[in-house]
Amino acid sequence: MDFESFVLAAATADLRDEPAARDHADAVEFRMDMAEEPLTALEEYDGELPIIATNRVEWEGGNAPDEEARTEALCTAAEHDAVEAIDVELEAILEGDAAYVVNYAHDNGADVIVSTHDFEKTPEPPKLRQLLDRAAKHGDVGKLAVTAETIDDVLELLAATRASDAGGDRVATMAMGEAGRHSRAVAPLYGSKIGYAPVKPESATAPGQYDLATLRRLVTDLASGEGGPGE
Ligand SMILES: O=C1C[C@@](O)(C(=O)O)C[C@@H](O)[C@@H]1O
Repeated sequence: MDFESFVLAAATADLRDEPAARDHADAVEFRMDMAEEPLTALEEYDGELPIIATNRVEWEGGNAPDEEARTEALCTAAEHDAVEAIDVELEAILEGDAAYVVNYAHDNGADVIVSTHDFEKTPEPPKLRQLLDRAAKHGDVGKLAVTAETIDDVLELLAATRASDAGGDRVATMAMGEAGRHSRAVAPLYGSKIGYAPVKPESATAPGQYDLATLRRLVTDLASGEGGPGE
């Protein structure tokens, strides 16, 4: 998957949802950590949309225990043709042993999104820049999801997004929570290359997500001219 232009990922724990996402999404984010039998589901997948495989670890807001089986499952996912990208947490690379997953995915033709989440706050601007820098260095896309308490938090996230994008890094950013919701629509204008929305609105995978059709419409409407994020 090339993340040169904006990718709208429909997040789900059930790959059978894929037909419902086709009209609006560019990819499916398969939340393996929230699925019953994720590897079986991947084998049975015959959908059209490419898959981003995420197996989010518990300490980063997911359901997957921090065991070797988690990173091994990500590797197995990367072997599938339909899996065009996997998502690995920055912390698991820096503090754990997940660096091998990045190499394994690349060897199997999958891109890597290196992600970092703050479920409590929006860090100060220098920290935002540092996190994005590090994530982009380790992955094909560096992703930063923070929690906004005020619209000023969103402004700082957008500024960091813009700076990374202008500096040539490929990044994806979003501010979680109510105050941050609009960031999901506007961040693509500042260089964010991935947006997430649930296939089923009742099964949001993060606070403040728009439903899929709404995010697609907002991003498309806000995109200005050729090459804009919704193109
Ligand atoms: O990392 C992200 C971003 C996200 O947390 C969001 O805020 O939309 C949703 C997750 O499913 C995804 O893995």
